Amino acid sequence: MEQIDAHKCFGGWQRRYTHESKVCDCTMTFAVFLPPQAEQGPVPAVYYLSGLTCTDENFVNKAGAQRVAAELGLALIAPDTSPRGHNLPGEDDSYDFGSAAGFYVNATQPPWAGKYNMYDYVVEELPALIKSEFAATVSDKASIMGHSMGGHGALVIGLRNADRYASVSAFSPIVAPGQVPWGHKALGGYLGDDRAAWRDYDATALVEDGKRFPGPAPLIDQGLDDGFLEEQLRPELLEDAAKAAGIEVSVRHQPGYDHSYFFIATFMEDHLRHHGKALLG
Ligand SMILES: N[C@@H](CCC(=O)N[C@@H](CSC=O)C(=O)NCC(=O)O)C(=O)O
Repeated sequence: MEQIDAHKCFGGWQRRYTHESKVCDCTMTFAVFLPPQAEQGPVPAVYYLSGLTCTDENFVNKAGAQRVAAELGLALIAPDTSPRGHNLPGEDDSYDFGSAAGFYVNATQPPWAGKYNMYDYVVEELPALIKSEFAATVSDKASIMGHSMGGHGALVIGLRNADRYASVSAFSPIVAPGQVPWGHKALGGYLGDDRAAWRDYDATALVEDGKRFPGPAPLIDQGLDDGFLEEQLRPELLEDAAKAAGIEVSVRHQPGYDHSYFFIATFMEDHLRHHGKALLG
């Protein structure tokens, strides 16, 4: 692991690293914010999964999360959104597939299989690296959140790993990739045409299939002026599935807000306090 950037921030440190990833078969980049409390001993972590077109840097530079994380004593861990540099055919042809669009799945289809394994990267490899390299500053306790494609990733990873995360939240998530164009393209490309295989990466289908969120009801914020709301995000599909399953999901419909980091920054404090309560009591 190599540190490639570091800035003191709200009494803590915003750092950036590269490392060799086995599961993605390439060099990966991620960011870590360590609050001042980490100097006294390990603090819990909140993982943030970004959306289409992002790197680890969008969240770090635009979400405004560090001030509250420093107040609460939470580490923030932001991975990249896909493997990089494989030069696979079609990898850089569109914003919603390939580079910066890993969709937090383990690909089974050539040429993506064996490389586009962002699910295993986020759930297994990155936490193992954090455990080995940050043992003095970051504890095993973790929560997860994300935006759009990353909101989908956070909901799916939380539902499939309820024992590993204390809480889940999302900003404008793709709640049912099996039912929207972004998801059809990504899940079809990475997993193939058998839609049964898509259900493992679809929060709405996972709830229908009996999976349950860890901790408190997941907090979801959705801007009502979001240009992707009706075609790609469709939060009502998860709300309906949760209602049918008899589980609580806290979806807040925010008038006037769009899909941007201005929206995310507005409600970031609420999300960090949601996770802080679950992680710190
Ligand atoms: N075609 C658009 C879409 C890009 C976009 O809106 N990306 C969002 C995430 S969308 C779902 O995953 C984003 O977070 N962008 C980065 C940012 O800093 O705002 C385009 O290419 O503009």
